[in-house]
Amino acid sequence: MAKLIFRYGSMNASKSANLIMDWYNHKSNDKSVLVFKPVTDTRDYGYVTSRAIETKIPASLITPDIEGIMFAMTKTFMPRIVFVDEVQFFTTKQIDELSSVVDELGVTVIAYGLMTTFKGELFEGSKRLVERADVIERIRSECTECSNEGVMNGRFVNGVMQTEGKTVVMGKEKDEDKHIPVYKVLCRKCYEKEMSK
Ligand SMILES: Nc1ncnc2c1ncn2[C@@H]1O[C@H](COP(=O)(O)OP(=O)(O)O)[C@@H](O)[C@H]1O
Ligand SMILES: Cc1cn([C@H]2C[C@H](O)[C@@H](COP(=O)(O)O)O2)c(=O)[nH]c1=O
Repeated sequence: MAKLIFRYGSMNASKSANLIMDWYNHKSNDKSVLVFKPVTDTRDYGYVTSRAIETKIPASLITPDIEGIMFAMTKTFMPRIVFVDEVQFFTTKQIDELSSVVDELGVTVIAYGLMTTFKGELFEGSKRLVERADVIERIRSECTECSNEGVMNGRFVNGVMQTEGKTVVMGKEKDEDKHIPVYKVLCRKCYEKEMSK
């Protein structure tokens, strides 16, 4: 039976690496796949890129203004699996479209993404997935400051953790350009410690 699967984790949890490994596995078994990504991710545009395994694979970029495009493409190509990366940036409507891919076309969708924003609140796409997914799996990661589970994504500008700002701001891992925020994976305790500074 086809399923809607949500695999979530913090930043740097190797979500894209997992997607790419799954993709290779299906490809090498001669199974057709489609890969979708929201256009919102301006870091890597039309590729799913993993920094962990230094590999990238092409993906179809999806804009919110063309409704039904993922459903139409899946109906045309009828792949065995549909992969989605950065699924947190999809709208509620787009997640419902992915549900229709599963329920009406019988194609399994495996979607990777973040659960929460830098404020610790659910992203729109992730919220809908929590409400609708058949399977929700966590990809684990460690806090960058201690050995606790990394569950928060802190956004830092000039070393200061941000508590206000736009939901979507592309990030980077190192602090060489002062205008681009750095994201840090933190446990709840270290996140609260930064909040109280
Ligand atoms: N040059 C690099 N820049 C950033 N991360 C790197 C680099 N080399 C290896 N990594 C590791 O890659 C991992 C991120 O892998 P990736 O598949 O891109 O994760 P995600 O999709 O969850 O952000 C991190 O654990 C990070 O430590
Ligand atoms: C927490 C948070 C993240 N983002 C951005 C930052 C990155 O560009 C992507 C996530 O990439 P990854 O593959 O998980 O490393 O999302 C954002 O825009 N807003 C946020 O609150």
